[in-house]
Amino acid sequence: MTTMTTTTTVLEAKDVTMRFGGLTAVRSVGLTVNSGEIVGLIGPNGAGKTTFFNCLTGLYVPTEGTVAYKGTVLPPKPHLVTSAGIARTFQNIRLFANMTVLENVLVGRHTRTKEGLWSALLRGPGFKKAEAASHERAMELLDFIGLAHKADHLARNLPYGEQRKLEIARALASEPGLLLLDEPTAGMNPQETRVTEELVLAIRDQGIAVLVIEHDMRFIFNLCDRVAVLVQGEKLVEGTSEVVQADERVIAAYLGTPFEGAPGDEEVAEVEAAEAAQETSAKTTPGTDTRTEDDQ
Ligand SMILES: Nc1ncnc2c1ncn2[C@@H]1O[C@H](COP(=O)(O)OP(=O)(O)OP(=O)(O)O)[C@@H](O)[C@H]1O
Repeated sequence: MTTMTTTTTVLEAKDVTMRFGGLTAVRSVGLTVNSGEIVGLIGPNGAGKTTFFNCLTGLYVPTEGTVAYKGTVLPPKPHLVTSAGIARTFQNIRLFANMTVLENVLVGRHTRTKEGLWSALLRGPGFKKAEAASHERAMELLDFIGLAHKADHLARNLPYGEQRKLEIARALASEPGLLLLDEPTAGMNPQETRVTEELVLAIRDQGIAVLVIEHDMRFIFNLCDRVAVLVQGEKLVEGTSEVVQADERVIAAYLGTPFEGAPGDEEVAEVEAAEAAQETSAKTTPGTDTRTEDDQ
C-alpha cells in the first residue's frame, strides 16, 4: 500500500507592500510556502528581504496586503504570529547573553505554556508539571542541535556558530509549523555552514516548513525546493534552483547591470521623461531659463 502525503499551504502572503515615507521597500509581493518545503528568498543588498520577513512576522504592519498562516489571516502582532505557529531568527544574533543555553531555549517556550502569572508565582502543582515538561522539551531541542552538553553554559561563552544554532533551538521551542531564518550562515566558516545545512534539512524532516533568506548561493541552491528573487522590492522570478540559476535577469540584478523590464524601470523612465520635458520647455519658453549668468 502506498501512503499519500498531502501538501497544504502553510504560508500565503498576498500583495504585500511596505512603504517607509516615500520609499517602497516591498512592492506587491506574493509568496506561498507549502508543508514539507524549504523556500529561499534571495536578492541583492537592500532588495527588501528583511522588510518582507518583518511584514510576515508582524514586526511591521504592511501598508497593503495580507499574510495568512494555514488559511487564517494573521494580525500584525509578533506574539500572535508566534503563537499561531511562525517562528523566526534574526540577521543579528539576539540571544540573552547572560542566561544559560537552557534558559534561552526555555524563554522560547513561553508562548506554548498555558500556566498563568499566579500559577508561576505560587509555584503550584500545575506550574511544576508544566515547568518539568518545558525543561524536558528544551533538553530535547538542545540534543537535536547538538548542544545538550552545554545546557548550563552562558550563551555568551558559546562560539559564534553555536550561538546561531541556539537561536534556531529557541525559535523551535515555540513549536512552529513554519520557521523563518534570516541569514542563518552569516559569519560562519564553510564547516559551520555545512552543519547548518544539515540542521535545516533535519528541521524540514520534522515537518516544519522553512523560509530562508541567505546570501550564500551554494546553501540556497543545495537546499531549497523553490527560490524567490527580490529586486528593488519586487519579486523578479520564482522557481526551482535550476530555473533561477538559468535566469539572466537574476545575474544582471546581482551585478547591477540594467535589463529590460527591471523592477523600478518604469519609475526611472517616468523621471527621465519628466526631466526631458522640463529641459525642452526651458529651451523653448522664454523666461523659464533657470541658468545663472555664470552658467552662460
Ligand atoms: N525601518 C525602516 N525605515 C526606513 N527604511 C527602511 C527601514 N527598513 C528598511 N528600510 C529600507 O528598505 C529597503 C530594503 O531594506 P531591507 O533591509 O529589507 O533589504 P534586504 O534585502 O534585507 O537587504 P540586506 O541583504 O542588505 O539585508 C532599504 O532601502 C532600506 O534602507
